[in-house]
Amino acid sequence: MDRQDISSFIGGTDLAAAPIPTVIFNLPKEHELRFEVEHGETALIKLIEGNAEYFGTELLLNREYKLTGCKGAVFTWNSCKLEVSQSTKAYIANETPMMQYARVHKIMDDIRISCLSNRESGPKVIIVGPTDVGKSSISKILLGYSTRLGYAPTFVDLDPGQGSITIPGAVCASLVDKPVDIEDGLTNSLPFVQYYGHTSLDANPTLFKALVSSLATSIEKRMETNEQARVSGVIINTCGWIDGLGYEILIDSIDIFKANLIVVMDNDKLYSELNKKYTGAIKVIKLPKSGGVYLRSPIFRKKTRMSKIREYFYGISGDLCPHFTILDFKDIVVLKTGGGPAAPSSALPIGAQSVIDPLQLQEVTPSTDMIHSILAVSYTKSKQSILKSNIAGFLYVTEVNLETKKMTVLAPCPGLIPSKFLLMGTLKWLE
Ligand SMILES: Nc1ncnc2c1ncn2[C@@H]1O[C@H](COP(=O)(O)OP(=O)(O)OP(=O)(O)O)[C@@H](O)[C@H]1O
Repeated sequence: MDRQDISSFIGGTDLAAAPIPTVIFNLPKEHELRFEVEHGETALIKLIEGNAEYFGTELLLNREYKLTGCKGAVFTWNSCKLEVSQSTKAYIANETPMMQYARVHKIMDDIRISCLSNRESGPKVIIVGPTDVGKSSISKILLGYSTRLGYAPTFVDLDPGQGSITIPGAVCASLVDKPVDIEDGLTNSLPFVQYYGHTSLDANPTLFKALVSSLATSIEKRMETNEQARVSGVIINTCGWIDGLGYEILIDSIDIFKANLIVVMDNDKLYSELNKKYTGAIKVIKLPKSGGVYLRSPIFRKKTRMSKIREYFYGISGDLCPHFTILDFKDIVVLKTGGGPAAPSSALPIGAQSVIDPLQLQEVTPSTDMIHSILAVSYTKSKQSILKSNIAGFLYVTEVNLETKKMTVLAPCPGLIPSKFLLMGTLKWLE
């Protein structure tokens, strides 16, 4: 690894008109430029020669990309020249696991070719491993390579702590037919969203599992009726909790989705356990973590979560215009899952503990405790099917007036909400 000297500096005395000073990086074949951009700062990156990709998405020649609050790498298979804003912390790395990652793509492609001649499903890849090993990054790379070949895989995000498809707290799936946008991420896709309402799996593991099952059923149905979806397959990203209950949830997810390719990132113990457990048609592969993967502090993660919610309402570059809407308590039904009343002990066998049903829906009376909460608006027309229904969008509660019995919410668009059923969890947006 070496940090390249500044090879070009553009400046001037007229500060208002001064172009942003840049640095040129020459990347030899199979090298990458790794960089980090703090929240509130912007990096400018332009490909001025050769070919390069950002987590599987090709950079257009001479197009300036603006990136904020992120850490990442631009990789080249051949060689390239990049122009980068001078203030960006960046260095060139010559050792990357990209060749091994590309082999996973090749295995996926072989599965696709073989399933063209039978009725089996295409690759169902699940990426597992501890936190900060590059699971999301390889998911994007595989999506990029698949779409560049004309496939449209379904991407499933089972990490409610991050929110790569929509806001954190959700579990979702989206059909991806073009590489992930370098600046905007996956925001342009039309996802199937279920609201878990929490950022941690241990808040209500039974609910999480129920939502994963519902998601898998919808995807399975789609794959049965849509040839392109069947052959293209599924790429599932998981969260980094791999011990105890986290491991159990992981196994459930692998089984529920009937994964046929398990990619274990950077963990020998998990690889050994899964390799022992899954044999036959299910392939288990171990991959190294890239030396570029950043360890994100809990503060950075929290900031990323909060900025994902801000992006949902205001857009990545602040170009969206959300609306304040007043909702009458009588026109809405706010529900939370897992707060159902405990079964009376007289109804339980002797010695059994009275427990709260984790899937029980409980109506929540609006109160000032709801301020700052993120509520999901369900498409459902009946309370019974709420846990299987798609989410239309999210509302942010800014005010609850107990005298007028009205609450003020921030909504992404004006007008009536599509259903009176709103789901609430523990997710709050604190700017
Ligand atoms: N080669 C690389 N160079 C620079 N940054 C990278 C590289 N690969 C990944 N990163 C960055 O490192 C961070 C962690 O990577 P990623 O999100 O893929 O890990 P993860 O395993 O999915 O994490 P978690 O499960 O904790 O959410 C991200 O900000 C990502 O953009």
